Amino acid sequence: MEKQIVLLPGDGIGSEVIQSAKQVLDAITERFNHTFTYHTHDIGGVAIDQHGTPLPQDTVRACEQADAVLLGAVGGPKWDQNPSHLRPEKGLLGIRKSLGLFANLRPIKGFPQLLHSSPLKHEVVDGSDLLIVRELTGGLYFGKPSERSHDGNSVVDTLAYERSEIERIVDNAFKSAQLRRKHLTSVDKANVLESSKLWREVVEEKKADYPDVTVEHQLVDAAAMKLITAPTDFDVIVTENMFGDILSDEASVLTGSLGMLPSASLRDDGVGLYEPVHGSAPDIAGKGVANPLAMILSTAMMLRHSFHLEKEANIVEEAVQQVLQDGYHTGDLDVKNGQLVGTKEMTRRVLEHVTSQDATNSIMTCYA
Ligand SMILES: NC(=O)c1ccc[n+]([C@@H]2O[C@H](COP(=O)([O-])OP(=O)(O)OC[C@H]3O[C@@H](n4cnc5c(N)ncnc54)[C@H](O)[C@@H]3O)[C@@H](O)[C@H]2O)c1
Ligand SMILES: CC(C)[C@H](C(=O)O)[C@@H](O)C(=O)O
Ligand SMILES: [Mg+2]
Repeated sequence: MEKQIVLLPGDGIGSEVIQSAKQVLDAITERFNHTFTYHTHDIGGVAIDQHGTPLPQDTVRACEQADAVLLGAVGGPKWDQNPSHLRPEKGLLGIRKSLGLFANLRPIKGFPQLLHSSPLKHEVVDGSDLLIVRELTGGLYFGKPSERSHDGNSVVDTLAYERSEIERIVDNAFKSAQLRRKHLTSVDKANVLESSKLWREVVEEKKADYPDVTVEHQLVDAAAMKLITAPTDFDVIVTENMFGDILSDEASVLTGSLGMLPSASLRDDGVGLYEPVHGSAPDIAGKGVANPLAMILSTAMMLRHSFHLEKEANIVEEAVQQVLQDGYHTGDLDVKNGQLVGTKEMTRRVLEHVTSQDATNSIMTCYA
């Protein structure tokens, strides 16, 4: 199989973990005789420094022409005081929007080997396996107006949704639920927000099209509490952009670390951008200690969702599981009697399994 892949390392640990992803892909191409061609482009803070903009046209064009995009992370203190249009995060939002990647899948699976890494009780975390389907191109992040008054004392952000935008993400979540345990929790703030009332209305209307899926509505404040007190009650969560952002970082606690959470940002034709849920982690950037597993698991999602290489995706996920089984962990994970390793050594351990083992089951099932 021949594929064109754009790599967007970005900032901080982004450039460290994307190296791990590339090495894993190299091992896969060698083993299965695929030809993946890489095109590296700037985004975020490095793009501001190099080109004066967080999202150069050249980067957008390359992503539009690619079969898939892998992104590390953007942002960092160096650019925190920049005006809004010159913030690294604008580059990330811009590429999601310009590629039309409205469906962000964030699978959260507690690996059994990491049960002790979570600050939550084992019996609460054990068996957690949920998928957050986050709407990614609407809501507060993109609503207009979003500005500050001339005197600096008034601000406005707008939470706007079209019915069609809600319909397509809700359809996507119902379909994911059909391929999993067939339970959908729609999270909103319908006791206060107009946007949430329409959201709930759409979910209620769509229910009839998916009679095999049970549906529940939860208010976001209660959902935030239940996510860490009864995580195994959840199968698929569908929610708007900002609620999904917050809940997914919270859910990472179930897995032991934010460094374990992969994601896929998709549109309906399978084009996708794959990135870890975590950010550029300025506190550990450049030290060689970042956990590369979220990025590696995102690469597995790319193999599955954009290239339909199910076996290869399973092998990568199984390799991650195996490495954890062997007791290797980076500093963000607390593993009893384990062996602490850095980014490169962790990646090397994953590669050993990618080149040698076979696997048949998906560990991070989202949908087929
Ligand atoms: N997708 C993205 O590019 C993305 C996502 C979130 C935040 N950000 C940006 O990243 C910058 C830093 O944000 P933040 O500190 O709030 O969030 P962060 O996710 O970068 O870090 C939060 C904490 O988790 C740790 N952490 C995150 N990923 C890790 C990994 N792979 N291995 C080990 N530890 C890891 C960090 O060290 C830090 O203590 C900000 O500029 C923010 O806007 C970018
Ligand atoms: C960096 C930021 C714009 C981004 C978001 O809020 O979407 C990040 O937190 C994420 O979760 O991907
Ligand atoms: Mg986030």
